[in-house]
Amino acid sequence: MDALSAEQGASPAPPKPESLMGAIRGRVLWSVLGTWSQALATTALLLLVGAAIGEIAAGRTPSSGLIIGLVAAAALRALFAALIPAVTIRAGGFLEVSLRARIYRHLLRLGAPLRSREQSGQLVSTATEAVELVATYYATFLGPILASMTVPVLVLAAIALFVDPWAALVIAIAVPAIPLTVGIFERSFAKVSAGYRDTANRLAARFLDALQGLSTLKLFNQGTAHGRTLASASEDLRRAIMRLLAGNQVILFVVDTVFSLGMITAATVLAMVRLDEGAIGIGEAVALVLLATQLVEPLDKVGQFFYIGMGGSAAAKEIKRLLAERPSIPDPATPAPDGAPAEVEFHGVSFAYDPGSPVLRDVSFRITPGEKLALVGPSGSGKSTAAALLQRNIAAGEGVVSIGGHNVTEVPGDWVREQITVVAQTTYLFTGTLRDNLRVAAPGADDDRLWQALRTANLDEFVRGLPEGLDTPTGERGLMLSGGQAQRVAIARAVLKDAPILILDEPTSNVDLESEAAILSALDRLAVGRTVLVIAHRLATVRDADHIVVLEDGRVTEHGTHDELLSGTGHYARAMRRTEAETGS
Ligand SMILES: Nc1ncnc2c1ncn2[C@@H]1O[C@H](COP(=O)(O)OP(=O)(O)OP(=O)(O)O)[C@@H](O)[C@H]1O
Repeated sequence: MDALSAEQGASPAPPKPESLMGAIRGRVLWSVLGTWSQALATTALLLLVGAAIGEIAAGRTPSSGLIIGLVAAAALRALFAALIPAVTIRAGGFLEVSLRARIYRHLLRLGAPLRSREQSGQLVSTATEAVELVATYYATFLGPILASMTVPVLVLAAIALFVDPWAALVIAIAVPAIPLTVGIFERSFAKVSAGYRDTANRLAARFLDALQGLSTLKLFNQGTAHGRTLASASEDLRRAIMRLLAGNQVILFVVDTVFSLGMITAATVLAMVRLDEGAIGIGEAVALVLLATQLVEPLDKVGQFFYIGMGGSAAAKEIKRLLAERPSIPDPATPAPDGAPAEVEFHGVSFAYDPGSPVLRDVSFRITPGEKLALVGPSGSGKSTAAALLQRNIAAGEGVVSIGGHNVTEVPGDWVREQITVVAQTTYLFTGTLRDNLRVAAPGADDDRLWQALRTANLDEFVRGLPEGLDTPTGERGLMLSGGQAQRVAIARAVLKDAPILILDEPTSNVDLESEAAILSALDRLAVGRTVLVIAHRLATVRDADHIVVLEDGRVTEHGTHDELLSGTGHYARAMRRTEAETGS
């Protein structure tokens, strides 16, 4: 791991991720302006109501100017009340889409080869539920709450200017308690909301696990038992939500009783005292009480704080954590080499997933362009790990893995991926058509090229027999291909990608003998002119390799051709004799 950490130490510090709200900053500003404007219109309306009542109390008819002002303020207030949600809801939708695209791009950059299934489930939950919470938080909540925290200042100014400066001064002493209370509650409930997100993620992970393992669970009749585990994870989530709601209710109770009732009672008493002193008239006294209701407006937002604010801020932390993850192998600033020969070399390579338990130890071999090298050895000896190192999914702790003389960790990852094509044990078919699935490997390929690739893969006759041919739907609700057919789609993709290095990671391990023959002949055609690394359990498939490397417990214990190794007494000769005895050949 030393080489990797040294390399990471040398790379420039990762750029600070831009804020999650960046994409909608302008729209949030509009919602703040909208909220202020709405507050101004409401304040004007309440002052005018006070003035009108004052006129009526004095036995006068309110002037037509006052009536027009009242109607205009009410209309403006209604207009802003309708506009703000229109801006915030659109901003939320926009932020959801842009955040999901950002997470997806980030995951592509990170690569996900070492993510466990649990982490995959959590990722799904982050990219769906957490993004929704964050979008609602930033778009429909943050703007209005920021505005609402400042609106009391506007209202106090209006009271001071148009009603009574003394009353404004007395009320101003109580107003800072509102943002202070919100801040205290935010801190004390941060743990509860983070716990809620963790529980939601755990449930998503369990659910994905159950879905992926559904047939295994059914096979072992464990469906009901696993259902109980899921139900218990669901129950944990219900409890976490209840804790959040209980917190919300406590706050609503305290805040509503203490602040709302307190503020309105205080304003009423103040209004009566000042009226009694003759400092203000009846209209101003009414306006003072009405305006006090505006002052407690932020408390409504405190109520929403728990659903949207607390859930949203915990989800924002979760997304920021994900976006702060850096690829385990950073891309160097050097340009991609051009025209490197397709030579693969492992030189003194060691690797450990967990420090202290090496999986590969001092492994060296070379495959010159156009040659085929087979890695064989018992299960767990490190064969797939070697293939992962060559693909640059992981980095060697010691030694160098190189392509055409370039250390794979010192060249851009895209370049390495362009050099290599892989036919693995299983093949993933995306939801779409067969054509889409083939074009994954060569987006610009026309149908002639696709048919040619299918011919090389021994799959053209099968596809021609399908009523919809290349347009046949695949994936979850489409055509179910057999394991052997799916492997031949993988071979056709490899033909289309036409990379100089081919990794065959036990591509026939999951197929029947008949499919194996069709796959092996297709692979022979695919291998022509390429540098090939074969990973194999079944020794019959590696006889024709130019070199065979035997790995045992992460070390190279034998190295030679089939005939050379067979004449010895090592693992290969023993395994080959066992295979021959079993098959009678
Ligand atoms: N992502 C991982 N994290 C931790 N350990 C791992 C990981 N992948 C593989 N290992 C461990 O590394 C060792 C080598 O695994 P690897 O898959 O390379 O062996 P293999 O020879 O390809 O085995 P098989 O023939 O069964 O596929 C095993 O002990 C395995 O448990």
